[in-house]
Amino acid sequence: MYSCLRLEILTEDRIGMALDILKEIFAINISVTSTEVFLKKVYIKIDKIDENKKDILIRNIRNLNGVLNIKEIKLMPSEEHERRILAFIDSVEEGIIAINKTGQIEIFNNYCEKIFNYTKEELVGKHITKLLSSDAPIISLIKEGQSYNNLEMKIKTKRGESHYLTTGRAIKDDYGNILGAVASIKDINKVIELANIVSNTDESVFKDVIGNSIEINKIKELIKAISSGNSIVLLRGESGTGKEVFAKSIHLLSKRSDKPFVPVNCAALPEQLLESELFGYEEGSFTGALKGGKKGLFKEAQGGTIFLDEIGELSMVLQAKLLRVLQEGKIRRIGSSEEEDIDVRIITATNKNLEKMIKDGTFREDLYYRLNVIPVYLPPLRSRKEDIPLLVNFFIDKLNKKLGKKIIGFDMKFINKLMEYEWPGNIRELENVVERAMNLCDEKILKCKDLMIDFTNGIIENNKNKSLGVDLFLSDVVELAEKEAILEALKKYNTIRKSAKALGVSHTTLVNKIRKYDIKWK
Ligand SMILES: Nc1ncnc2c1ncn2[C@@H]1O[C@H](COP(=O)(O)OP(=O)(O)OP(=O)(O)O)[C@@H](O)[C@H]1O
Repeated sequence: MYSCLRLEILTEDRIGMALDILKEIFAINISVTSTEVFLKKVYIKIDKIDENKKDILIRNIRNLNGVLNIKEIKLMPSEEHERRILAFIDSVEEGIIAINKTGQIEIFNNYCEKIFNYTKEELVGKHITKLLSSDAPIISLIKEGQSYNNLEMKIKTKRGESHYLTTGRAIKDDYGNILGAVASIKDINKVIELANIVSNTDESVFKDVIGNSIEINKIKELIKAISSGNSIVLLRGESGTGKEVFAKSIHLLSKRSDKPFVPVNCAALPEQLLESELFGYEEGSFTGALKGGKKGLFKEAQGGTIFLDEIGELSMVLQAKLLRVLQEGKIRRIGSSEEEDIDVRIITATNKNLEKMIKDGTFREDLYYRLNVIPVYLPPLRSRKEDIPLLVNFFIDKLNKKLGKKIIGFDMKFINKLMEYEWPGNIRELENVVERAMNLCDEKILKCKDLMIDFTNGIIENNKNKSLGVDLFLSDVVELAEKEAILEALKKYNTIRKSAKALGVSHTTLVNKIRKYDIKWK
C-alpha cells in the first residue's frame, strides 16, 4: 500500500490549468502535500486516500478542459532529483556533511559514517554539536559565511578520534543570505596515501630535474633502474651537476620513500664533529656532549636513505669507521659498547678523483670498492648545453616567486651568450647567473645587458663580447684549458675510459670532446 499518491498530469498550455486541478482536489476535501508545475505538466502529491476517492479524483481531473493525460507515478521530479543527488553524495570517497541555518544535520553521507563511526539515522536531524565541538569551522560558516579550504582537524568523539582535512562552503540564496553550510571531509590517512602515490611517480619525482638531453635522459633511466635495490650508489660529477638532486630522486623512487632522506655534507664538519653527527654519542662521552646523548644521522635515516656528499673529504679515521659500518651493517655510538643494527641505503657522491686519491694514499682502496658498487657519472653542463634554455626557463619560474619579479622569458642573444660559456660551476652557477640577470633586468625579457658571468678567478665580466685583452674570449680560454687537461689525461692513462674516470666525466662526454677538439694523442 502506498503512503502517498503522486500524479503526473499532461495538459495543454493554458493559463489557470494548475489552479483548476487544485480546485478539483479541494472539492473532495483532500490536502495537498506538494505541487510542481512545469510547462504542459503538473505534478501533485497528496496524502494517502482510499481507492474510491482516488478513482473519483482521477476521473474529475481527466474531465477538466485542457487535460490530455493523467497517470500515477512513484516519485515527484524533485524527489527523484534529490534521491539521485543523495546517491551520488553517498557514493563519493569523501565525507560530506550539510547543515541548515540552525545547525541541524541534513546530510551525513556513507563516508562520514566510516570516518566518525556514527550512522545517518543517529545524526540526521540532530544538531551538529552532537558530533563536533561548538568552535568547529562549519558552525562559524553558518554565522559568518566565510569559506575555508583544507583545514586540518583532529576531533575526539565518544566513538574515537578522527583526523581529517575539511573544506567548507556556505549555501546562500540569491540575496546572499546564508541558508546553511556544506563541508567535505577527507580522511587524513587516505590523503597521505594518495599524496605518496602521486608524488612518487616517475614524472613527479623528476619534475624538478630539468633536462631533456640524451645524456640526462640516460641518467634518468639508470636512476629508475637502480632505485628499487639496496646497493650503494656512488654519484660522480663536478660540483653543481645535481648529485644531491639525483640522490633524492633515487630515494623518492625507492620503497624507502616514506622514510627519511638524510643528506650529510662530509666536507662541512670537522672530523670529530662529523663522527658524532654520523654515529651519535652517549651522554657525557665528551665535553660539550648533549644531555641524553645524540641519536646520530645513520639512526635518523633508519629505514630510509643517507646521502654522504663529498665522500672524498672523509679523514682516514672516518673512512675506516665507515668501512666497518658497511661491512657489518651496525653502528656504535661514541662512548657506547653496544652495537646497533641499521637498515639504511647509502648513496655517496664526490667530485674528487678517488682513483688518484687511492694512488696518493688519501683514500682507502677497500672502502672505494665497497662504495663503487653502482657508479653514476653526472655530465657537466658544458656537455649538455642543449638543456640550458630549459634550465633558464625553470629558474626564471622558480626565482620569479623568490624575487617578486614577473619576467616571462629571454631573448635569443641572451641564450646564445650562455651557450658560449663553459660553465665550470655547472647548474648551480647557471642558477646564480640567471638570478643576477633577473635582479638587473628592468623589463619582462632577460637580455644580454642583464648578463654578468662570474668567472672563477673573481673577475666579474659584463659579457658584451669583449675580449680579455689577450685577444681571447673567456670561453676560448676555458676551451683551451679543457683541451689541455684532456690531452694530458690521455697521454698519462692512454685509454679513453681511464682518462674519462680521471677527469670525472663520462666515456661518451670524453669521446665527444676528443672529436670536438680533434685531439690526437697517440
Ligand atoms: N637537472 C637539474 N634541474 C634543475 N635544477 C638542478 C638540476 N641539477 C642541479 N640543479 C640545481 O643546481 C644546484 C646544485 O645541485 P646539487 O647541489 O644537487 O649539485 P651537486 O652536484 O650535489 O653539487 P656539489 O658537488 O657542489 O655538492 C641546486 O640548486 C639544484 O637544485
